[in-house]
Amino acid sequence: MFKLLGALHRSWCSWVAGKSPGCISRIWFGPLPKDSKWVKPGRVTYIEDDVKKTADIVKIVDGVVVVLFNKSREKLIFVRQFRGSVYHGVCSGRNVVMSEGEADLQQFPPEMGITLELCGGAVDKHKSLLEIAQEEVLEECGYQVPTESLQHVFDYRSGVGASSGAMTLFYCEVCDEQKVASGGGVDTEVIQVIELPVEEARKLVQTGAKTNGGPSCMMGLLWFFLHKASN
Ligand SMILES: Nc1ncnc2c1ncn2[C@@H]1O[C@H](COP(=O)(O)OP(=O)(O)O[C@H]2O[C@H](CO)[C@@H](O)[C@H](O)[C@H]2O)[C@@H](O)[C@H]1O
Repeated sequence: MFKLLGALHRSWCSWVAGKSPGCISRIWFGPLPKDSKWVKPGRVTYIEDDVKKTADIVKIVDGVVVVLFNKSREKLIFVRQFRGSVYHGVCSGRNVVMSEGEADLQQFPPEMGITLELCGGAVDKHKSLLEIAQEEVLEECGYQVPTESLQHVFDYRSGVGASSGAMTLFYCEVCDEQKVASGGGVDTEVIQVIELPVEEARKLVQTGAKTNGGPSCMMGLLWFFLHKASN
């Protein structure tokens, strides 16, 4: 299977263009520096029924996620990108020890860490959630939308076992006229924009297709099919 994935990786690297996921030539693992801007590990201790208990936790950055629907072409919009956390999780399996050193890209091709996700991003600036969602729609997917077109769907928490980021899900309908850029992210971000017909996207939740994209993507899609395309 890994040989097949390796071949897929090579062919995938040869057909991507522009800001499609880039060719990853090396991956290695190491411990978390204390000054990480993105995650902060810690321990919560509490007494429950007179028993002292602990929870080892990771504080992560809160996020926004947008179910983006292009009404002009009846397509749902997704982003594809390499996620180090997913890559590490997939190739380390159930091993709870943090892997260290060089990853074997033949055995574990980089596309094992590629996700299909809804547009979204970190709440890492002093802006409203609506403004952050609006920015992500433009930066990642290339659509210029007014904040009024972002419908707040619900708030939830991502992962409750060890991390618990506050997430906010929005729904936004766009049309072709609002596509002002190709998207693909900013700075060194390498994000591929994928537009799927509704019925193709429905298969992702019907069959539980593995998108690596995490529960936010599945939950956003389930909401869409329940409230916007229920037949
Ligand atoms: N863990 C990480 N390590 C190093 N650099 C990182 C990083 N997370 C983000 N970045 C950097 O920040 C840039 C912008 O990220 P985004 O705003 O798109 O958030 P992202 O969805 O990646 O993850 C963020 O937003 C999601 C919600 O979508 C949160 O759940 C998640 O904790 C948060 O990191 C990335 O290109 C990367 O350079």
